[in-house]
Amino acid sequence: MAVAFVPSGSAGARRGRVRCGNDAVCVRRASRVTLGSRLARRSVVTALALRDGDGDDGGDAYDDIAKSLAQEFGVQTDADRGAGDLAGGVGSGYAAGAVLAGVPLPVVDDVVVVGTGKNGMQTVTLDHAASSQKVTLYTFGATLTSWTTRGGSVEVFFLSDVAVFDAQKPIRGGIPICFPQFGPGPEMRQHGFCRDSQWKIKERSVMPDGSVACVLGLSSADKLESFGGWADDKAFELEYSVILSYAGLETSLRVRNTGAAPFSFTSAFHNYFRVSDVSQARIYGLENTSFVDKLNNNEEGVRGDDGGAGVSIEEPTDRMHFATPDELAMFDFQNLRLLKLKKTPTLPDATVWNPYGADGCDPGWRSFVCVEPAALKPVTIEPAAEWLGGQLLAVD
Ligand SMILES: O=P(O)(O)OC[C@H]1O[C@@H](O)[C@H](O)[C@@H](O)[C@@H]1O
Repeated sequence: MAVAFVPSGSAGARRGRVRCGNDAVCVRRASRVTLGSRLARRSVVTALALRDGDGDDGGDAYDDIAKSLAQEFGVQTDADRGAGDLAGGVGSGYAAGAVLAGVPLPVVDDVVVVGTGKNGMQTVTLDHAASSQKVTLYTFGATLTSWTTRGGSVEVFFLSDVAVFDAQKPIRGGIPICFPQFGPGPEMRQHGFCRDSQWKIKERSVMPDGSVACVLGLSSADKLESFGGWADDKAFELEYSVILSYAGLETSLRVRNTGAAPFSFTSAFHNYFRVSDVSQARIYGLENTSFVDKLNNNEEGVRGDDGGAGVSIEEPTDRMHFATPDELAMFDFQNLRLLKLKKTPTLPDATVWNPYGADGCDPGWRSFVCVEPAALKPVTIEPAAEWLGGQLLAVD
């Protein structure tokens, strides 16, 4: 099965379905034509981003995730597509070429490698040699700590110099996962338990076009102390999949309710994007969205039309934007680097955070901007139902 993203303006993209809880159907508006959305749209939206896992070492979990993501995006799938029909994406042309040329696929043990990182903690590295990209993922917290492109010369993520690697505290940097709660709350510590729980490796795969993938799992059956009381009356299975391909980096979280009662959650991919300096970053796609300003008594506001100027950060910033477009972008004016982000409609919101030198904040605050695709309003999953949220990142 091949799965392709479709342009945001198409009928398919406006038809994201939320197969859980109360929100039966989520209708997305077409992106507005601003500098930001034009930049974001330029090459991400038609990228062939998901491949199935057939013919590799397993692939079942990945196949399911690919099918679910296809439904969430409202995209085409076709189990019988030949390599020559893979057209339609940035990477697909190369992929098709490679398949037609009979280039042998790498062996999964050589390219999705289980190893050790800081303080002997378990890591998985994904190596997409054909496009000179690499990813490092810690199984503690399922925290992706590094994504390099261009043979290691570009690092996309910020990892704090004072990050703690003790298998107890969340790792500061990369992509921590916020679940089952974004932010502080009554039931759970800040950002929930995913980022400080030990996950298991469920699957490592090489796709038919050479894309590399890893799926980590976490379940209530693991009975971890880190779940606190939250899991006492709930049963769940989580799958976190990370895929590296010509299209870029894709991460997705699947949440399945395996219990007898519904439960609710909020969630986010807490992306710490590395920037040359926070003053050089502009974020696009947030025009005309409503927001809550967490640093201003949770005051509500609307981000007006900025004529394509984008959001710049000039003070401590912590805003939750609601019902944002599925495509966002960030441009770094110093190194002329464009980061494009496409998210599933199941992650309708986005947070922008930078502490900007506030007391006690990370000493590296100048070097990151967090742009976090999120479901900030509670999502409810009925028994036996599931939810899937994903993002695709690409850099120019
Ligand atoms: O320090 P933590 O728990 O990793 O959280 C960092 C920040 O994460 C952001 O997502 C929140 O919007 C901020 O409010 C929070 O301060």
